[in-house]
Amino acid sequence: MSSDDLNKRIAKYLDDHQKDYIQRLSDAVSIPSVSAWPEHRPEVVRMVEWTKSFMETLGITVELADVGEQKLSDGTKLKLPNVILGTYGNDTAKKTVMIYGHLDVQPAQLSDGWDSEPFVLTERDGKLYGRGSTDDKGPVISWLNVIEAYQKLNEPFPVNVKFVLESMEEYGSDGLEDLLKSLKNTFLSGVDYVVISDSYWLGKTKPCLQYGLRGICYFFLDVECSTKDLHSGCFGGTIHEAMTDLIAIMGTLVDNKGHILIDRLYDEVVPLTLEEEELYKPITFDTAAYCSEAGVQSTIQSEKDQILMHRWRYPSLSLHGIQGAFDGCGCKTVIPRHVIGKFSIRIVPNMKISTVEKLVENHVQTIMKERNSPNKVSVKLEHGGDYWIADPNNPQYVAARKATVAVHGIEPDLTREGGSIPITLTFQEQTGKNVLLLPIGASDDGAHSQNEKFDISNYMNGMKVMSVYFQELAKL
Ligand SMILES: C[C@H](N)C(=O)N[C@@H](Cc1c[nH]cn1)C(=O)O
Ligand SMILES: [Zn+2]
Ligand SMILES: [Zn+2]
Repeated sequence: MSSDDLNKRIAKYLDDHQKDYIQRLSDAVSIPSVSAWPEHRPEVVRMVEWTKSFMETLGITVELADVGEQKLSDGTKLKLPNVILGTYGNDTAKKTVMIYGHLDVQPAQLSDGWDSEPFVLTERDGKLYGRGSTDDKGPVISWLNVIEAYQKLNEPFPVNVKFVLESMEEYGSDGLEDLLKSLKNTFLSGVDYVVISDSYWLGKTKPCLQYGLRGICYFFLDVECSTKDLHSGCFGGTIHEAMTDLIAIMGTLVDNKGHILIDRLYDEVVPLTLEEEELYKPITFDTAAYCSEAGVQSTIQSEKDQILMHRWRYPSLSLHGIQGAFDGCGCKTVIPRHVIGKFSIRIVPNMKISTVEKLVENHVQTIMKERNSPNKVSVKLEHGGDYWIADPNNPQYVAARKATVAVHGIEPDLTREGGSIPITLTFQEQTGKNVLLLPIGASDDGAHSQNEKFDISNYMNGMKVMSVYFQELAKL
């Protein structure tokens, strides 16, 4: 059969089974595998088991790798979820592709402002709403659905596949780096290509391939002022309050232009070259749509190129929250005794995590000295992940471009991702092979946000692209 005929046959099978794929995603979304909530760890484990069973029904050999324990901020330890190592096929005449994905999700509650229950996959206007639908359960299940389609049609699978599916990605991929290093000469050997589908297009209609990611340094800023919470009428005005120090420090981190105010933080950022500037010009990007997707009036930068550069090639600092602060409704006149500020810095080539850590520490100490406060303050790097950049001219990217053109009828843009997939650089280093980011979700999917969704069309076309990509890899 010609490869065109095979593509048509697979595409028809996929289209005919859309309902089954939605049900499968619904089953996965119903498991609230939130890695950031320690009390939900059994749910994360349930998600690992669910995926393992599904993979085994497809004849994939699955091994669960123990990656040790997580140390929680209160000093207690919690077993990390096992990492799934899957092997499908070992034909030495075929290429071997390693697929990475994650089964954990960001926290979500209806009360955050969702229009439907976050862990009940809900279809509205061709979109599947639910936490993890696009990040990253939908894409992970898509890879598996494609394998199933070949089996049901009795078509030989074009490549060997290895899977690494973890469940702590949203918390910095705890334990995974050491595991991959230990597997360098065993499970990882013989891999020809690595592919990850855990990111999003730059717009709603035009596909892209990505060759870069920002890294992340996530900090906990801890301030303690007293042995107990205090009445603000009895003590306000006489003591150094923890929240006042915390907010003062957090207020010195970044200005209203998005510029990070930590001394020397930009020293290691690679300078922009004329050649790099040219890369932004052909990229399709709608700034008005970007604002509307984010639900904001305007962006800090007005030019397309500047917006993209500040997403991809410059660092950014975001404030995420304050643990221990009063956040209920009504008015509580308390002075909290102990608060922990959460913020992160997205890092870019050539920033080093260790340098960022030192600079943040210096900055906090300097501000505290100026404040002359006796409060106990410490800042800790909770987790860090490196930035990553690849060669988009590698044959693997050519294969993915051909697959995209075959399904979408258009050349994908070559872009970078502003988010982080902390383990990506480790895959590149430990396999010595090219890594491709093959996003299938749309820019308005709202990963990490309320009403996260995955468009049915992206789900279906994403599987078709994956299928052709495997065939194109086999031709290399
Ligand atoms: C891009 C990917 N789907 C993602 O959402 N990554 C997270 C990873 C992370 C690291 N620390 C916490 N989460 C992200 O970019 O925030
Ligand atoms: Zn993800
Ligand atoms: Zn995520």
